[in-house]
Amino acid sequence: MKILADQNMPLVEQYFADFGDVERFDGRNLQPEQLVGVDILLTRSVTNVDKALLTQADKLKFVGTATIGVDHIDTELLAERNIAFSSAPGCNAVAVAEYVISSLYALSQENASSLHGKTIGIVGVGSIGSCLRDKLSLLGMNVLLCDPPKYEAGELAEHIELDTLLAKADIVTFHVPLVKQGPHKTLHMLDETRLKALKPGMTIINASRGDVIDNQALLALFEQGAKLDCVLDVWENEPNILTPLLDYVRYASVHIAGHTLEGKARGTQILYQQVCELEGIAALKSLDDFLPEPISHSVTLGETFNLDDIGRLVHLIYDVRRDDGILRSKLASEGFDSLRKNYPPRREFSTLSVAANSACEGALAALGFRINE
Ligand SMILES: NC(=O)c1ccc[n+]([C@@H]2O[C@H](COP(=O)([O-])OP(=O)(O)OC[C@H]3O[C@@H](n4cnc5c(N)ncnc54)[C@H](O)[C@@H]3O)[C@@H](O)[C@H]2O)c1
Ligand SMILES: O=C(O)[C@H](O)[C@H](O)COP(=O)(O)O
Repeated sequence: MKILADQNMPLVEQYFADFGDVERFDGRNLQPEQLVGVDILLTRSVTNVDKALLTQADKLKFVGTATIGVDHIDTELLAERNIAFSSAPGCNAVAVAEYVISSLYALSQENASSLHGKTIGIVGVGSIGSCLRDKLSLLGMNVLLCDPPKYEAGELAEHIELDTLLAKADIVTFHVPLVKQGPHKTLHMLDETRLKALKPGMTIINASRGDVIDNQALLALFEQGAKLDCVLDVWENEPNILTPLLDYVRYASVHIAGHTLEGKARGTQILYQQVCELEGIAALKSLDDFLPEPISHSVTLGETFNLDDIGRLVHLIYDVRRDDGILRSKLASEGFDSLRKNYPPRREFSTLSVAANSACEGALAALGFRINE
């Protein structure tokens, strides 16, 4: 079998070599002729898999994207052509939730304001949104949820409309797929009108897709003096982002919210499991076979460590300001895609085992740290 995989997808050789020859491609520049004779195509979010790309795909039987988002894939076309497809649902949900939590603690430190008692609105309550809901509720935040598709399907008990959520929340974080049309369209769901209605001092976090916020309208609002704390991991028109926005955004990153080693590796593993199923063989390889040792294993917290100190522990594992610094210092010289490709290793909270006092144990466990018995 011939397997064609994005050059930035980790562990493909380790997982797939038993199936056949693995060749790599540049995700933004895959050409139709490269698909001649290919059985399995493994992509990330930067490759549009559409009619034009598949014109010469004569043997393709499986397309996999090691991502949660599928807005770059024409799934109807794949179904029509009887090509099996899988994304990697949930693969980096924990990583994105940890990106948001790291941002919240960084803002709370820099603004000298506690997260306790703050109201956060989560827009999109799927894998990421529900993971965040569970963690933030245990940190003493009031959580509001907005997810019309889930609510209408009877899968979500609480739900408030987006405009009500925006009016009530101190912080709003977006975790929706990019949907370009229809009743639950998310393209520019934060448009000029909604942006203008935001209360001064609000925090807006977008780690979903750049097009969910109208970036030009956001820039215009900032230029008119709006006071918002904005955290952007995703941008309209990546990799050619609207750089003047950087002057106003508190933390900015190059679409890496999901890029923990675990999150990326889980994406490859899920596709491996799908291909094993397609081929009718047992999936024997697992993530633990491949992940490196974390740089720190365990920490013992003193009796005086309290809930207000949790941010320091979060930032020991991941501080979003590292990634903000990388973007600001290197975007002009290296470019957006190169910064993504060379993203420094980042681990998840679960790599740290914590001996904690009883006052903090519950909150730390909820955040995902391992608690020493
Ligand atoms: N920045 C990153 O690195 C990164 C990483 C992973 C995922 N993402 C993005 O985040 C998105 C969400 O990921 P997920 O795993 O939670 O997906 P998911 O499919 O599990 O959940 C998405 C939720 O959004 C809801 N939704 C759809 N339209 C909506 C609307 N108009 N208003 C409110 N809710 C709506 C859906 O009903 C669903 O519950 C992905 O589609 C992807 O685009 C970004
Ligand atoms: O949808 C996703 O899973 C994320 O946006 C994903 O982390 C994007 O990263 P990429 O595939 O471009 O490396």
